[in-house]
Amino acid sequence: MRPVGEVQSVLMIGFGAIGRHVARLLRPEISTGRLTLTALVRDLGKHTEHHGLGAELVQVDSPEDSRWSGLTADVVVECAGGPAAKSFGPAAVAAGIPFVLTSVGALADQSTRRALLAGPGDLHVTNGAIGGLDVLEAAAQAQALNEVSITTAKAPRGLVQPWMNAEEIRRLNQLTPAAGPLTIFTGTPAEAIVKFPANVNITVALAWATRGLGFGAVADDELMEAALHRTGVEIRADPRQEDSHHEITATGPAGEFAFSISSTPSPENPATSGLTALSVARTLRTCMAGLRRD
Ligand SMILES: NC(=O)C1=CN([C@@H]2O[C@H](COP(=O)(O)OP(=O)(O)OC[C@H]3O[C@@H](n4cnc5c(N)ncnc54)[C@H](O)[C@@H]3O)[C@@H](O)[C@H]2O)C=CC1
Ligand SMILES: O=C([O-])CC(=O)C(=O)O
Repeated sequence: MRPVGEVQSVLMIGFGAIGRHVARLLRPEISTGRLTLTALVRDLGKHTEHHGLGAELVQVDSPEDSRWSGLTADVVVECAGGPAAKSFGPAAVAAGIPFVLTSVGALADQSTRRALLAGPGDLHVTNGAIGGLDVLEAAAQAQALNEVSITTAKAPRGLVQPWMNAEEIRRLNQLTPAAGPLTIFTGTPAEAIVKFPANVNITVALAWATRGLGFGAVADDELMEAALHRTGVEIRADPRQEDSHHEITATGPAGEFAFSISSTPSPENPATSGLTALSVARTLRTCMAGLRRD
């Protein structure tokens, strides 16, 4: 991999629900020739119906694949999940290419976090399925937040995990609207992302935004470690829930803040908020504006 500089080219890792939604959102740039989009997929055969979205699809498994080193891009964006973020992210950053992280939970893993912060490529953490983070980041940088917490409520079927036993899965699947929401986890983002890797990237994004003011990668790393253990997380399975619902609260000398986000699910993945792709497209556009040399 090497950076190109002037050409607005985006390399996307993964072309699932979020990746395809982002491609549709970038249509204004793609259709006017201002942007080229290449998406890395693991199996081209599974994407025969996805060629009309303006992306060139390339089969590459990992950064160890020889085809990876032949690729060029101005920005790499990950839309593929934690394992892909942990392998492709450090490779892009080490090659000096800005990297947009969607599977923000990867930042909970210390060695990945250090690699992503090591540069020379810049790390861009998308807000994903939540918002209000500019306010909380501002307050946290002034050391004016004491408590930060997030409660996430989703339809039960999207919360089933491979480690759950048969009884836990049955309980989730048989929840009725009359029973109301069931709290299935309370703890920290550090614990939550291990148990629910594709459901609570937002809790790690909240920790990242409220880590406080660090000067340099070492400080950012240490502040993030503390934030991952300080932020409160509650996950609820709510059978009345069609949308994904997130409640963020924060208090401190800066004031009291509350954000309530109900996002229409992704049309292709009911467990993912549709807002995620919108946020990723915005983060990408911010990166590209920074790269433009006109
Ligand atoms: N920050 C946020 O708010 C959110 C983040 N996410 C993250 O985004 C990820 C993707 O979400 P969806 O698009 O809904 O999932 P999805 O399952 O629809 O799509 C993921 C795609 O990536 C592909 N993939 C996986 N590893 C790959 C690799 N090494 N190379 C190329 N392709 C690879 C899969 O085959 C699949 O097609 C989730 O796993 C989660 O980590 C999801 C929701 C919200
Ligand atoms: O899409 C959402 O509502 C949140 C999500 O899955 C995540 O943060 O991983």
